[in-house]
Amino acid sequence: MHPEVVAVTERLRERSRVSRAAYLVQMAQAPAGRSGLSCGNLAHGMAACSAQDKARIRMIDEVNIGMVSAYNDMLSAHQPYERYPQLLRDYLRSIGATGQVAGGVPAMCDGVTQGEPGMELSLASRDVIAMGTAVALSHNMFNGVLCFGICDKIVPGLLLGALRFGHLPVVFVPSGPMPSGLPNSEKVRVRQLYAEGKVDREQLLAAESASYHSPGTCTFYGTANTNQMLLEAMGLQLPGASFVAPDTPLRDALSRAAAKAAVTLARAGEGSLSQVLDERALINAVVMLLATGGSTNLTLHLVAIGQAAGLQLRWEDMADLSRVVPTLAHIYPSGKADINQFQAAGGTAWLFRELLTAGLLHEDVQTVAGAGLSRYCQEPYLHNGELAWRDGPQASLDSDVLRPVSAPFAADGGLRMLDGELGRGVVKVSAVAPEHRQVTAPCRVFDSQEDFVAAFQAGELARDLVAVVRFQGPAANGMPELHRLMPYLGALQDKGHRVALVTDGRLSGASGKVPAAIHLCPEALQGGAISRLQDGDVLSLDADAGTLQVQVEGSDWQQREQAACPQTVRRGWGRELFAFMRAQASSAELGGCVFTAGLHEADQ
Ligand SMILES: O=C(O)[C@H](O)[C@@H](O)[C@H](O)[C@H](O)COP(=O)(O)O
Ligand code: SF4
Repeated sequence: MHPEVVAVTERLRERSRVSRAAYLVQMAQAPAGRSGLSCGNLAHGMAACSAQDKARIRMIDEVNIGMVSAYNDMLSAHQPYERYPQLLRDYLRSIGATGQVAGGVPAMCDGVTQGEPGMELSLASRDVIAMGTAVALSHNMFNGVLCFGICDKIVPGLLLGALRFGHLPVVFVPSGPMPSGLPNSEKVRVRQLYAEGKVDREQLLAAESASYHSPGTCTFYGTANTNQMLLEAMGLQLPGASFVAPDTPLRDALSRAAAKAAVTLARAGEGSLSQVLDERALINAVVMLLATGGSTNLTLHLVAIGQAAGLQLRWEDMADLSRVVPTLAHIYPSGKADINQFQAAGGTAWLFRELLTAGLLHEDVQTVAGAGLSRYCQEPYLHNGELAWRDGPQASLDSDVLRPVSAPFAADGGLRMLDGELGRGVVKVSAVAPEHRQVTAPCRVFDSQEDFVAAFQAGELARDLVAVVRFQGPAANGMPELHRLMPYLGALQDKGHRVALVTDGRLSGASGKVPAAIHLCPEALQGGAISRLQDGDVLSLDADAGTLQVQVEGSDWQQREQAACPQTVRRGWGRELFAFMRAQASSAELGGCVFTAGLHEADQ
């Protein structure tokens, strides 16, 4: 094992000693399941079942699997889940078990709400999904869990909720990426032309619809596909299951195998979620995030997930690992290839082999596929119609997409952690061309995305520019993604201006190209130094070095007033229902979560 990976893991284990012990004690005291229910409870729980299923559910030692589903027609990635309950209920019956939908959880498509007020509910929806998962599993009818979820906040939310039932085995069941459509770089080119008024709405819609065109996950390497990669790294999804196309025989075989895995683990009393997701699994997720240039949103979600498991992960852990984990994959926005081309180039099987061989991943872990992460060096296929696994390719099949540890795209991971006058934040380096990573320019300060767009459209921004967009943190407006600003900033960059974004908000996993210092803590609404910036202040962002400096005289800077938040009341699109969550959310550095702080403080 690489000494730095060992050291960071040990530091995490030590930092988490009390909270992890408290978590494991709670999991050991978990409810007994169906045997603890009254006859009335049980009768209600199986009232709608067939006689055959009722007979089996009554047998307390038989396995009943609870399915938590994030199906809806809004997310192309989740639309295939519509038929999963029936498919897997029938399969579970065929192997002597039963399955019930324990509950549904909401799921937001960030692509539909991107740039809209609805995006202000996005981060909070993760915590709502966590609570919905707890509501589903609180029926206490189950010996194991299947989670149907892929996208941005849904996997983190399902995991946050399921971790409170960590005494059960939990297997995530993906649906797979849609076939490749219009290349992402072409889609972005048309968007920039539209932002500049050079193509009309009809042409833009044609490009967008050629990119997003059928059921399945969007094929850029955003938060959804990063979630998939990290679920495998944590051993919570079957090996190589992530990027197999939806609605295909192999996909269905993998979904059945996930159900079988949950039953096998439940029958053996092994592989509970609390055993699988330990500090090694969490560190494996961080390593995979870094090696693949994954979504910056996972710097929020992994911290929250860790806390729900009693593990106190910090940004400094990610920063320290980023210095030793090489970037092995270039998938859009960090490269031109999409997730289908990644899989064709060698995919997860090759990536796991490279990272395990280099000692960058913990191999000695529990997974839903059994002990040891080496299983994930294999890829699934159908042999005479039956699901089988074989070793992945011995070498990358496309060095523009996947490179070995011996010759990586970059010697370190794609993430930098900032710590300076404007607080602490995150910079994703891997998606920014080297020539654009240093920007020193006067800033222009905006308190909303709309103000930024208006200034661009008024022609006020055509210069070297650090765009500061503040009051975008969890407490201010729910920390929406500011991805809609990218076409405008990209157009300025393409014109030769040196541009950067500085914000206490966040970006999409699909955001790239423009250097951005994001997740700044403390946020403006809570007195963060970003609230003291004024138009014309010169800021210097060095994404490579991970530094963000304010070139303002010290005395002047200290005497600066904090700007007041222009709009503290967020109404419409249901935002008023989430006011209490904005008031309780932790800082971005602690995951921007409403319930993780103090989850495992020792009982008073
Ligand atoms: O974090 C993410 O990966 C994004 O939230 C992603 O899920 C979102 O849908 C993108 O905004 C879509 O990309 P476009 O908006 O560029 O289509
Ligand atoms: S990847 Fe993003 S845009 Fe695509 S379905 Fe998921 S949430 Fe929606």
